Amino acid sequence: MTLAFDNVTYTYPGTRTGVFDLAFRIAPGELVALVGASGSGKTTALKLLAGFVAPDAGRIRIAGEDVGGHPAEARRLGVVFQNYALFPHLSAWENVAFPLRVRGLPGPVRRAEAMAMLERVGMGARTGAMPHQLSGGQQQRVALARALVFEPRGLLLDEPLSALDAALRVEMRDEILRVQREAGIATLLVTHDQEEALSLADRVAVMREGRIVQIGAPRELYDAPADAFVAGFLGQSNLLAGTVRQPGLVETPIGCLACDTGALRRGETVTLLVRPERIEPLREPPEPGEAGLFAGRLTADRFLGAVRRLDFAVGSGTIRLETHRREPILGLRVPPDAVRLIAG
Ligand SMILES: Nc1ncnc2c1ncn2[C@@H]1O[C@H](COP(=O)(O)OP(=O)(O)OP(=O)(O)O)[C@@H](O)[C@H]1O
Repeated sequence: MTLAFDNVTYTYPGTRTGVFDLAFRIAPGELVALVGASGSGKTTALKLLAGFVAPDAGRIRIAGEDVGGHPAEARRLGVVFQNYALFPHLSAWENVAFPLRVRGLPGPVRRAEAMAMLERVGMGARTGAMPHQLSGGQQQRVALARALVFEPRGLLLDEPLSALDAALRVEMRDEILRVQREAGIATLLVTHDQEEALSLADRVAVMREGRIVQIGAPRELYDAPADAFVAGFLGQSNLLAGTVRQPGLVETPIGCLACDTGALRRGETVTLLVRPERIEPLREPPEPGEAGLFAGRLTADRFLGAVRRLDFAVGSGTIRLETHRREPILGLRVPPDAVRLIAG
């Protein structure tokens, strides 16, 4: 079933903060991630969909129906929060069976369905365990099973993995995606973690001050961010202020860069985005004046395992590159097709 925000605005009483004119839909089986700085309105959007707060303007629709007047429990959405919120005095299967009890299903059916759902999330061997006997990742699986057991019309995930350690987070990402795909359910994920958003979501919406600045497929946002804010928010980026010198050539603090300047005219100012992994490391210092090649002074060299992240002082600017190479890097090349013009 489709979940939809139709031009939804909500401000907290007595304040000017909230969310403004949210307009997007989540198709059945689709996962949309909301990302943005702390306070940008992600959780507020989720609360509107869940029915914890009601819009001041616009409509929330589930499967086409305006659910504005429906209380949270009548919306039939599965919700998973960061802190699992399992009932401590109920075993894993009793936790999962709880929503079925609320809905009045008979005991044997509740038990059978809870067991089957725990099996699906990889917890078939621990159905009788109490929450305190389970690890964080296992508790989160139980919470996911509880959110899905009553065949909800949509799934809402609010920072579901942020309490887990890094390795478990990556494992649980795959798990969530598998279960969500199997259930074919429209899902809204709120996360701080850009890698989580990029790897899980069909579409990512970047929020800023209560508004969606850009929404699109992860690759689209990464490769063609609408502006410097989105570029800086998703992944590492070099943002260079530039002035068009002639068609195809922009002057920047690190020197002149060749790139597609489109319809821009000489003298116009632009912001250039160059992703660090698109810059080519050179093992030999370049000859002075060679176009697109730069010598620089290494100011930081961070070993991150799979890659090294290097900062170079070049001209009056700095530039960051990422490489898997281990040898000394004595210069860099900025290929013209690695440079993208964006709004400042
Ligand atoms: N109950 C409330 N009363 C008044 N203002 C609130 C309330 N809850 C949130 N806000 C404000 O609304 C704005 C959006 O908050 P929200 O919790 O949606 O942000 P968020 O993007 O989820 O942040 P975080 O990543 O820190 O959870 C913030 O400025 C916040 O201070």
